Amino acid sequence: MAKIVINGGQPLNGEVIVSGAKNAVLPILAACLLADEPVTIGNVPHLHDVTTTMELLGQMGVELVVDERMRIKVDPRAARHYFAPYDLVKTMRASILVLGPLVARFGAADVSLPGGCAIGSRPVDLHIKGLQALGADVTVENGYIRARAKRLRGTRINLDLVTVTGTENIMMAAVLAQGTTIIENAAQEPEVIDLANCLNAMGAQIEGAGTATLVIEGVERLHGTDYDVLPDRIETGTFLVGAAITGGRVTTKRVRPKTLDAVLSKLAEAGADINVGEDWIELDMGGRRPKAVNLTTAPYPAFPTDMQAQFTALNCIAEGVGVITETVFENRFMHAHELQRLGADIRLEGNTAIIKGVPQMTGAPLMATDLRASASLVLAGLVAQGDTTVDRVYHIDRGYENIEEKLGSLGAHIRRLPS
Ligand SMILES: CC(=O)N[C@H]1[C@@H](OP(=O)(O)OP(=O)(O)OC[C@H]2O[C@@H](n3ccc(=O)[nH]c3=O)[C@H](O)[C@@H]2O)O[C@H](CO)[C@@H](O)[C@@H]1O
Ligand SMILES: C=C(OP(=O)(O)O)C(=O)O
Repeated sequence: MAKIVINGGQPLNGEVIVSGAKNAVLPILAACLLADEPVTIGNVPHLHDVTTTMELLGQMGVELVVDERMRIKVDPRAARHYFAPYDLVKTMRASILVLGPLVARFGAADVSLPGGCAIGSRPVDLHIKGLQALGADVTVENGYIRARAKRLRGTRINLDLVTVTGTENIMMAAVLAQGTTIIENAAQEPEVIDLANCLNAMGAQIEGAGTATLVIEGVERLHGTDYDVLPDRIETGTFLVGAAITGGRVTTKRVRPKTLDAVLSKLAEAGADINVGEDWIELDMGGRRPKAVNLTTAPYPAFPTDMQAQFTALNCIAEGVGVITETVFENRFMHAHELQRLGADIRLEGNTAIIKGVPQMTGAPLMATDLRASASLVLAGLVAQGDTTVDRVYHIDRGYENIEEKLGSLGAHIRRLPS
């Protein structure tokens, strides 16, 4: 298995271009199933999850062509199959995003249950309830969600809790339903807005994206479009934490600063000087040691769970004690045990980590357990003295494009050891 080796101690310095958002491109690729013409998607990040989604759509008969600029032309006209097999779904939970589009477009979907993963049990009951409310007949048999429907009918759906892919699945199903669907307690994440914008560009009629109430007027068909995916706020935040943890100065380019309000305010609290332009963010730590921060994760616009592990790493070498509470996933502190191997002082109490900053950590061999945990281990490796080796980096390749090249261009001593 490939590993990443980091020799810590170099402050990050320079500019880095941020890629398109993983959590926007995956639902947008799935949404192409709804169209009856080709859709072209731009600013696509080169990620393992994108390849998996392309493979999944390809198996359904969708034709996909990627050009040299990573624009993907998705032609759903030849799609025939509505089966998402366990072998693909188990490698990427976001495969569940084909469920809504398949039911809406073909009246049938057989999609493997995604199952739990390292960060929690992650059920999909609300996706299923939403589709049932729209009139689909849904059963779970032999590990597969089997959904059948004639034309879906618009209705009012109040989600018991805020779910990002749940909102997206129901929204995608509702765009071709007969009549009006109202989704209450909807997720307000920027990636949900991006999906709604793309669907509207395809002819859908969705209002309220970015608020807790979505109103979707069903239409007869969706046509083709050309759409650029929004920049990845989690990749952006990860590079900014990289600058803060190493005492460096980094400008992230081609970003959407407004999508990072909660993250930037915590970085400012940690003592960073931050300048923001229309599509760039500069963070200057001026060689200072960060101050520990307290934070609680929650759905957007609150602090994102996908940045929790990176801030846990930041607190490990900060001045003072930081308390981090995770409220979105029940088991998202696997990185804490690995960070302790570098000399971090972390105490776990249920869903809270109490982190007492140490002046210096020392490199060690580490094991990545999930995507953002891997990112936090790489960040910690940037400041730990000596070599840190992060094993199982396939997790990081799910969500970070060329991580070692991008960090290397900022001055990090980082390299990949092939398997
Ligand atoms: C591909 C993608 O966009 N992934 C993101 C998405 O994941 P994902 O959409 O899977 O996360 P959700 O927003 O659905 O999960 C939020 C919480 O709701 C629970 N839940 C969810 C659905 C359901 O039917 N029943 C249920 O109980 C989950 O177990 C979790 O505790 O949002 C998460 C929360 O911001 C992010 O960490 C992920 O990066
Ligand atoms: C948890 C994440 O992704 P996914 O929902 O695809 O597992 C993530 O991006 O941190």
